[in-house]
Parts: sequence; C-alpha cells; structure tokens
Amino acid sequence: MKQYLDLSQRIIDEGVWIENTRTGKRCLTVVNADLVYDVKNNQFPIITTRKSFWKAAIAELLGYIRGYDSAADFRALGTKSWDANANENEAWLKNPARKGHDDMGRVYGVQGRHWKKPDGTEIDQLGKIVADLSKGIDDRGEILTFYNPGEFDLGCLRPCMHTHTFSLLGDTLYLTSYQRSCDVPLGLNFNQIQVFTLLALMAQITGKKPGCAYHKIVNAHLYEDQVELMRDVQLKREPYPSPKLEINPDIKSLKDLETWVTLDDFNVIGYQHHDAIKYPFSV
Ligand SMILES: Nc1nc(=O)c2c([nH]1)NC[C@@H]1CN(c3ccc(C(=O)N[C@@H](CCC(=O)O)C(=O)O)cc3)CN21
Ligand SMILES: O=c1ccn([C@H]2C[C@H](O)[C@@H](COP(=O)(O)O)O2)c(=O)[nH]1
Repeated sequence: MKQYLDLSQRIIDEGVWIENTRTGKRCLTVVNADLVYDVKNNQFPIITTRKSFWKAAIAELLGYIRGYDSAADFRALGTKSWDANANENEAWLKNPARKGHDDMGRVYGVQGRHWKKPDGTEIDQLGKIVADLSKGIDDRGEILTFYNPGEFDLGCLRPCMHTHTFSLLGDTLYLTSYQRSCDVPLGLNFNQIQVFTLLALMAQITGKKPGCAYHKIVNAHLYEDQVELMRDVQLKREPYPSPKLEINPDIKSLKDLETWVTLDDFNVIGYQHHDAIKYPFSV
C-alpha cells in the first residue's frame, strides 16, 4: 500500500502535465515505476485508503485467462469495466471490425489464447506456459503477451498491462508484469490485484510455490479531473494493514479456471478500508 501512496504522491509532486488526444484530457504524468508484491507471504496489495471493488479486478483477470472478447462475458463474470470501452469509445464505434454491441475485438485474452499465425492457425500462449511450468520447465521465454501491433486496429483499446513473464527458480514461481500506461486512481487499483492474483493462481495450478510479483509501469498518470480527489482526499488518509487473499484450493488446472471458477472461489480476509471514492473515468 505504501508504494501505491508513494507513487501517487510522486505524481502530485513531480508530475508533468501532458495533453492526451485520445481522451481530450490533460494528465499529470511520471515515467517509470517499479512495484513489488509479496505473494509468498500473501500480502494482498489491495488499496485500503478507499474501498476497492476487488472482485471486479479478479473478474477481469478471469476474463483475460479465458480469452473473452465481449463486455457481456465480463459482466457475467462480475465486472462492468469493459462496457465503456466496448460501447462508448468513438473510434471503436466507427471501426468496421467491431462486431456489434459489447464486442471488444482482438484485445488482451484473445491474443493470449488465440494469437493468429500467418498460416491461419493459432497460438495458445497461456496454455504453453502452464504446460511448461507444470513440468518444471522455464525456457526463459515463458511470456504471455497481449501486445500485437499488427492487430491494434481490430480491438477497442491497446492493452495497458501487456506482457507477463513467468520465471521458475527451483520450485518457486516469479512473475514480472509490464504496463505501458496506468490510470493510477482507477486502473492501478485493479492492476495490482491482477498481478498478485495471476502469480498466486499460476503457482497453484502448476504445483509451484509463489515468490514475488514485479510490476513495471512506464507512463503513470492522474487525469486532470482526478487530481483533487487524490491529493486532498485519498492521500490524506492513513492506510490499514494488508489483508490476505484466499483462493479455493480445489482450483487445480487451467481447465478449472476456464470452466467452473467464479468469484465465490476468492475471498479477502480482514479487509479494513476507508470510504469509497468515486473517481471520474475517461473513455
Ligand atoms: N481511463 C481508463 N482507465 C482505466 O483504468 C481503464 C480504461 N480506461 N479502459 C480499460 C480498462 C477498464 N478499467 C476500469 C474500468 C472502470 C473502473 C471503475 O469504474 N472502477 C470503479 C468502480 C468499480 C466497481 O464498482 O466495480 C472504482 O471505484 O474502482 C476501473 C477500471 C481499467 N481500464
Ligand atoms: O488495465 C488497465 C487498462 C487501462 N488502464 C488505463 C491507462 C490509460 O489511462 C487508459 C488507456 O489509455 P491509452 O490511451 O490506451 O493509454 O486506461 C489502466 O490503467 N489499466
């Protein structure tokens, strides 16, 4: 939690105002942030200085793991977080590749599970990683990347957290996740949870011990209409200790994650938090 508050404070203190043409808003911006999560000791990096809707973050992650491309499927899992980008983003609404209401196109999990090869066949990046790690193999290329510039025009948004690299040292699994663009009040609140939970889940289904998760962010920003709430409300609050994430131990395979797992299989134990803050969202 301290590292989240330090990053937010750093943006307030040192951020540079940058015009963003996609949203038409200015963003107070810094470059380069390194966050580390202790998955081994289950220090769940949930925000405590406001109420975090952590289930929505895990629902998003499950949707990526399943390769979903429809905001309706994300809603069915328990998050509305893709509704605006699928249905209110001007550029995407005009794009002939959009297949209709709720379509997100070839984003995130679609690339992770169904990367298209020139010969028309597909690569299941996540399937390959799970198979390797389960056998104790780390070929130094256990990389899940959603970043496919050749298909940016076939999706509603370029992936923000775009690449996850898994590393096996003995029987301990590590994760390094890269993020190109980070909306600190809204996105990061979810992304911290997702990086932590991705490592915890991957360790569990491959029979490994989780180590640390390393989260590397390039452009970290506050939109102009978020600055006051962050500076004068959220940063004035004292954080609470980190709670623990409990994951149903019956989840044992990628198939389990793809089929029967729901948000009821996740629980946060001892989550103390301040009141909710409603930050503006920019499409
Ligand atoms: N500008 C922007 N910021 C983002 O963080 C973001 C995007 N766009 N587009 C793609 C996804 C969608 N994400 C989202 C979308 C909505 C919330 C949101 O509204 N969060 C609220 C309420 C959550 C709830 O009730 O479930 C929050 O208070 O955290 C968070 C992340 C993260 N990403
Ligand atoms: O997981 C996510 C997804 C999105 N974001 C934020 C970061 C930016 O504010 C926008 C994306 O806009 P771009 O113009 O494509 O950079 O969404 C996030 O923080 N986390």
